[in-house]
Amino acid sequence: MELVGAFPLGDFIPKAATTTFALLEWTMTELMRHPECMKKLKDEICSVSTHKLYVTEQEAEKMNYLYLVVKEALRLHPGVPIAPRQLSEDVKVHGYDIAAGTQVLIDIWAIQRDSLAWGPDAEEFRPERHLDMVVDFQGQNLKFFPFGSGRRQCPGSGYVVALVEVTLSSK
Ligand code: HEM
Repeated sequence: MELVGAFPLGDFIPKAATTTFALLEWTMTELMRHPECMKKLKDEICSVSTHKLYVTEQEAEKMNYLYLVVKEALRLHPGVPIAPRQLSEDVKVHGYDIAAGTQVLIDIWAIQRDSLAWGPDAEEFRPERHLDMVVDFQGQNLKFFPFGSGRRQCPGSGYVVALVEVTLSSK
């Protein structure tokens, strides 16, 4: 099924700053709920960073566990939970005919918590699950695409991940 063209985004896509703060808050929430992850992350920050109060972007890039933590927070709490699209041609999906021009909503939130894709612990915050998965933020794998996929995917993803990583790991 080829999906092209988005709706006018205004009504659907929350503001960039809101989604970024939401990601920061959800990541901190999950770390408080999971002290073992918090400890692992603190150990990594102390072992990599040479500064006392802040972490540089170059240092954050070396923190592998930090990356897994942010990825897992984006899996469970995608700031933009649905991606709107309009069908460019008639398609049949699971026996249903859908006409060209139909507007559809792709439920990123539900897909990223689907136990068929993520296993029985899909609802659990477990950053280590991403160790076995070579899936980045580019929307190539449709079980993990917090920044959307294709031509209309989020142009702010690199900035957001760097910003959240540096903010989270600094005092
Ligand atoms: C955690 C933070 C963010 C999340 C989860 C997020 C997610 C998304 C998603 C899912 C889309 C729709 C993609 C699609 O339809 O395939 C989108 C679109 C967009 N995002 Fe973000 N975003 C975030 C932050 C930002 C930031 C910080 C900026 C700008 C600096 C930004 C700029 C945009 C723009 C301009 C679009 C529309 C792209 C287009 O329609 O061609 N986003 N974002």
